[in-house]
Amino acid sequence: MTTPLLSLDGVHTHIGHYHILQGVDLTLPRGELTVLLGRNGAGKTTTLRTIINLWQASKGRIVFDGEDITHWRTPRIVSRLGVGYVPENMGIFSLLTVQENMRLAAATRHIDTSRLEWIFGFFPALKKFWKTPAGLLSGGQKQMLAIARAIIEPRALLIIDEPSKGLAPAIVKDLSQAILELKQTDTTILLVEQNFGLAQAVGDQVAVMDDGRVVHASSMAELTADTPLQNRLLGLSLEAHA
Ligand SMILES: Nc1ncnc2c1ncn2[C@@H]1O[C@H](COP(=O)(O)OP(=O)(O)OP(=O)(O)O)[C@@H](O)[C@H]1O
Repeated sequence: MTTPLLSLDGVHTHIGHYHILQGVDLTLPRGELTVLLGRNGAGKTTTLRTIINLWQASKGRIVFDGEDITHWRTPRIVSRLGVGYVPENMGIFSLLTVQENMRLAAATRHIDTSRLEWIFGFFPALKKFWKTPAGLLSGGQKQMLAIARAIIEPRALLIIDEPSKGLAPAIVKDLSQAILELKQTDTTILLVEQNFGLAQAVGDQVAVMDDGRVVHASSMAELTADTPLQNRLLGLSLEAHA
């Protein structure tokens, strides 16, 4: 078995006085898409933020490609390792055009034309609204812009926090198609998702969190085939979103 691209080993995170992550163990196999599931408040976003050190792990180890990055600063993680992060609030600039948003996302402020054409292939709305202020885009289009910004340059790891949140089912389907296209590249993806339909459609691996820990990790196929396990782990809170 090849070494995983990223692993978290007994990671704890405190936010102020609160002990949020309580020993997270998580392994991301290279080139695969891992979905992180779990009820509201389970610690999914905190896990993502801890990986890129927006929250500092108070205990445990985070290893990327064999290197201990637990105490690396965020800009170093992002630029040196090639990690793209799409936060839940998407982090786009409403008053700037789609084009300006994309240019700002590129480290050199230069957009590679062939890469842009590749992105337009699965996010055609971005081509259509290239000169439009991002604030005027629909929720789904904004989400697509946020993902496009994160992949404007090749990434070893792409981290996406709940992209389907608040989107209509038809748009979630488009999003799912786009994520499947993205999977054709070498990028390893960590996706937080509460929509189990989307999670099943795109996930290779799955980890389920509860109370600041990973309580289940397996292939998505294994979880999909085991309805009692799904019910036990995911319960009604997730099925309601499927
Ligand atoms: N800045 C903060 N200050 C205090 N507590 C926080 C802060 N951010 C998160 N928490 C708490 O940490 C716990 C985990 O939150 P987190 O956002 O990681 O959960 P989540 O699984 O992503 O939930 P959701 O699905 O609702 O986004 C929650 O109880 C939350 O209230």
